[in-house]
Amino acid sequence: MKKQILKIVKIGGKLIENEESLSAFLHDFSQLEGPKILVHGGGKMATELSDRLGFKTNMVDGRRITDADAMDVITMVYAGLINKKIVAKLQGIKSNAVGLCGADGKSIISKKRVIKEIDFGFVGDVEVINTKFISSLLENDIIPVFSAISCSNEGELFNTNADSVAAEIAIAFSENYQTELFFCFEKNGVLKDPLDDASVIDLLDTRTYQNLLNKKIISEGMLPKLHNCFHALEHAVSEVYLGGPNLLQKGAQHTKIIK
Ligand SMILES: Nc1ncnc2c1ncn2[C@@H]1O[C@H](COP(=O)(O)OP(=O)(O)O)[C@@H](O)[C@H]1O
Ligand SMILES: CC(=O)N[C@@H](CCC(=O)OP(=O)(O)O)C(=O)O
Repeated sequence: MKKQILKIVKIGGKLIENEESLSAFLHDFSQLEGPKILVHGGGKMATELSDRLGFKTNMVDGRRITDADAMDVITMVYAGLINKKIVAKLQGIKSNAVGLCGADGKSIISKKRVIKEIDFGFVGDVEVINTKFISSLLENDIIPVFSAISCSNEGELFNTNADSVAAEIAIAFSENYQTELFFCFEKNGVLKDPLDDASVIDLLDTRTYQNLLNKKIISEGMLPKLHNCFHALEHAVSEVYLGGPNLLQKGAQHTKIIK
């Protein structure tokens, strides 16, 4: 039997800040047919608030070193301000949504990220997605809206890269759905030349990806993003796209990730 399509859409932090572009994006998102899940970042806003509070931000390979102060800031910014704003805007355009972090309904369980030479602090890698709980929302036509915060089995909140959250949700649902994963960010796709916004690569396969990595053409937040794209394809996600704020519109320029 053919599986139903489930769309998982991730919106990056730089697109969230502008009210107009956020509203336009949410309008496109609400028009998508069938079950859908939204995951949002917010890294830029968290960094700005940290600056205002006098806390230094330290990113390593696109991931935030998250000490106790940073964890407080990101909980307020991701699970609070941004998440509630998005859910309210969706309600305003008659799309029923519920805002979640991984602790809610035990929806995203993670374990502290352990990398020998780097202590990331309160950063978690996803271990379990509670598809049963999330499905109960989808079955009731409620759109789950996830922030980039997960929860350990011991009840600790962890910061988890939003691209990883989206990819892990897509992977977990691939058993029961045909999953399509969309990453919306500042650029119209992966650039062959990071300084030339017109150099979007239409189709990106593993070989070209390795080539770009070797030449250091992929950097910062693009590192976890593309790692997650290929990780998702390797784990039964059907289709993966990267593009700009208009990605969900028909005919929008994008990069399609292929094996
Ligand atoms: N080859 C590349 N193609 C596109 N963007 C790149 C590339 N290399 C680095 N980048 C940078 O990575 C950014 C995307 O990562 P990030 O800011 O973490 O995304 P998000 O908006 O999803 O949080 C782009 O806006 C761009 O500045
Ligand atoms: C561990 C880690 O790095 N978490 C990310 C989560 C937010 C995020 O991914 O936001 P964008 O999608 O807007 O970059 C962070 O705190 O920046």
